[in-house]
Amino acid sequence: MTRYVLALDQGTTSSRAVLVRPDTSIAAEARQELPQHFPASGHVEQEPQDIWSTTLSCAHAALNAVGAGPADIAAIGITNQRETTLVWERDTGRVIHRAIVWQDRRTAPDCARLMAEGHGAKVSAITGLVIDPYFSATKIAHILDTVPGARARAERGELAFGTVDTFLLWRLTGGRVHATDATNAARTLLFDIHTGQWDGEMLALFRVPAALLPQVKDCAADFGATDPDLFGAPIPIRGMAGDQQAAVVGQACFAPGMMKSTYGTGCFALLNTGGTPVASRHRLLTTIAYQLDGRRTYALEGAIFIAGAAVQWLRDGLKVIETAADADRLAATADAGQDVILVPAFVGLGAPYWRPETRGALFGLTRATSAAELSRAALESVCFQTLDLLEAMHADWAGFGGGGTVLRVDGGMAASDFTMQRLSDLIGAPVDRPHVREATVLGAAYLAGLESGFFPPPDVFAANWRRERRFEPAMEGTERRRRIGLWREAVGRLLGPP
Ligand SMILES: Nc1ncnc2c1ncn2[C@@H]1O[C@H](COP(=O)(O)OP(=O)(O)O)[C@@H](O)[C@H]1O
Ligand SMILES: O=P(O)(O)OC[C@H](O)CO
Repeated sequence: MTRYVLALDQGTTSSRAVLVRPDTSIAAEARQELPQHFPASGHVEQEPQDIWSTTLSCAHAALNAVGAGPADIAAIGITNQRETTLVWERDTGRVIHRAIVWQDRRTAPDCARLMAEGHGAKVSAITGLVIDPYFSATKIAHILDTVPGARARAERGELAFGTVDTFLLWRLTGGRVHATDATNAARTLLFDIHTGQWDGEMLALFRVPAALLPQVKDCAADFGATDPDLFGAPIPIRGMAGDQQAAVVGQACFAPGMMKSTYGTGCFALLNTGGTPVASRHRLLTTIAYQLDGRRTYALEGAIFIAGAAVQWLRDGLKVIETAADADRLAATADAGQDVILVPAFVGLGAPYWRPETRGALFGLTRATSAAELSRAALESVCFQTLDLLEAMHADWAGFGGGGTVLRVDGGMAASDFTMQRLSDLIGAPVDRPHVREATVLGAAYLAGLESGFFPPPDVFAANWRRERRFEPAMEGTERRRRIGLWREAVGRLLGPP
């Protein structure tokens, strides 16, 4: 009898493996940080071997923690940091360039040129995305253009491209399966989100040979089985989704109008819009929330590049706090008379601004400014950015907010009570934090265990979702408007005239 589903969550700052029981409780968990490399301004890379070895060792550690073997595992579900781009040799599996991470901005000039040539509207219509270095396509072209001989080899079919899900699947199956799922494919700028196919016109525009591409499957599907050498016997792989889409599933946002916001390194708010893709007029992304039985459910997405990363900057860069939790504690003691505002555009600004060249700024500093006001500014910046996204979503889709907006939150930074209260204050709506804050992991597990009946059907799963705490708006209206005005002014000063 299988006892667990094994969820593998390969995130930007850490890899995780979690064993989930049929009642969705967590039996064991292992986590390892992995380094990011910043070789030049705006460049962010990772070693492919770190991505693989941390994932594999976490999987072993989770199994060992409860003495489980392959026979105990019903299936594996993979979820991952999205867009991060790898290209490897099909015959040896050798990766030909370090992974170019989603935050990397090196292809900003290529994107600016494509925009200037007038391709923006067409690209959005087909892919639901904007032309920005964030997505995989220009990263792939960069690798093919800078690694000697790579483009010719790609055209000959000798190389394979994958986002992190595909790379892990390739390694887990011993190089037998080259596949991805619709949610990850939808983040490449190469995928038609309406037809669910790679798009020839986009491949030509971004100069990506079709021979590089993986097969695209549903999120709950047969992705093969692990190489027997890895765990002693094969384990079926049955689930796959990008981490933000997995969190939509884990938070049971199955009905149109429901939304979740995940606060990890970055922040990603996804609003379920049902079976119809909603085109944004406010520079949000249209993406696939999940694809089951060939049917796509769409979402409007707002992507913020710096959320928990601002706390990491306080800890590792400025060294004004020792642990992430210190920021929470200090922010609560900040001087109410100081209006310190951080615009954390460390790697440019994402939605709804999409300004890859912009860099961050702090406003309102005085001699009295201390770590407390900096902490409040860092935490509050995440709330202001979420507010920007929600306002764009309201403007884009009449189906949103009809029954009153409630935001379901998860991710590491959702642990911060200060941030969640301030978020509710600033968006003027309730913020619900679930018992299971590991929504990404839960979603990946759920997808993997769905077909085999290991988990209940979606309606039962949704009914089992439990709130740990609700944060209600408590800030006085005048103060709320004043603070939002300070944020808007700060962003305006940074961006200059439109
Ligand atoms: N108590 C806290 N207060 C504020 N931020 C926190 C807290 N705990 C964790 N974080 C932030 O959450 C992030 C980690 O969240 P996680 O979901 O693990 O991220 P990822 O999946 O991107 O690796 C880190 O950037 C960290 O700074
Ligand atoms: O690793 P996370 O959790 O910050 O998520 C990264 C996103 O998937 C990037 O689009």
